[in-house]
Amino acid sequence: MIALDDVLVTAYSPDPDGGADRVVRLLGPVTLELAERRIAIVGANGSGKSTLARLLNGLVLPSSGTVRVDDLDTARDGAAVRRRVGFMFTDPDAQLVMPTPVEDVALSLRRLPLTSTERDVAARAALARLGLADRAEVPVHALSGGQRQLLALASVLATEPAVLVCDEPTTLLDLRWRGVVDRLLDDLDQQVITVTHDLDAALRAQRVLVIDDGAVVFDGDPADGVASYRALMQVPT
Ligand SMILES: Nc1ncnc2c1ncn2[C@@H]1O[C@H](COP(=O)(O)OP(=O)(O)OP(=O)(O)O)[C@@H](O)[C@H]1O
Repeated sequence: MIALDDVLVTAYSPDPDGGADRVVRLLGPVTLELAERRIAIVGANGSGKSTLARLLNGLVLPSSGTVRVDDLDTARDGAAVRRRVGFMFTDPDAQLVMPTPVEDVALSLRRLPLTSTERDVAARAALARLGLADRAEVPVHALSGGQRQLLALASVLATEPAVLVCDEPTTLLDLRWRGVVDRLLDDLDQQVITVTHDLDAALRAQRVLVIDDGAVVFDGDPADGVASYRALMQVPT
């Protein structure tokens, strides 16, 4: 289980008047236990959703307080946390580093005790699962944005993390692939925590967190959470 205890995230921001940098609050203080298998995080642009998501695998560290993943502390045990908690970025280019899809997935498998042939077979199977079997050797830069997003998901799923954190996983996908990825995420055995602007996806979760101005302003039932978010955005239900 992931537990946040009195977590505050701050950053330094330049003073427009030319004075010393100011400390600004990005998130918190937040205390949460995240145990449900499907959790959605919704909120306005810039409200702090990605900051919260990135805390969960140690990509962002708390300025104060602690984030624990089972017995691990994200500030102390970063590498072990990231083996347990996979992260899929909104922008796939933030995580794709190899020239071809098959090499990129194989790279994410480098820590597993596999021969290079086994790694290649596993990488191709992961690509096939996301409909990319025939793209294995196509240069990553030649893939469409949606294909790169699918590749990023293939790479993170190949490592079989216990928890998957997705930051807007279907933003770049067309309707068909959005459906495929939604079903795939819904069917995973792992815990899946998703930042999303897709309110249908949020409604399928077991628990919804609504973030506003760096605070959790709603935490609970998805239908109520989506209604609360709509009210916050002044969008009629
Ligand atoms: N390192 C940083 N330094 C200063 N400000 C930051 C830093 N990281 C994030 N922010 C600011 O914190 C706020 C929250 O950012 P965050 O990316 O968590 O928002 P978000 O809810 O995910 O937004 P979106 O839906 O647009 O992706 C934003 O105003 C952002 O500009």
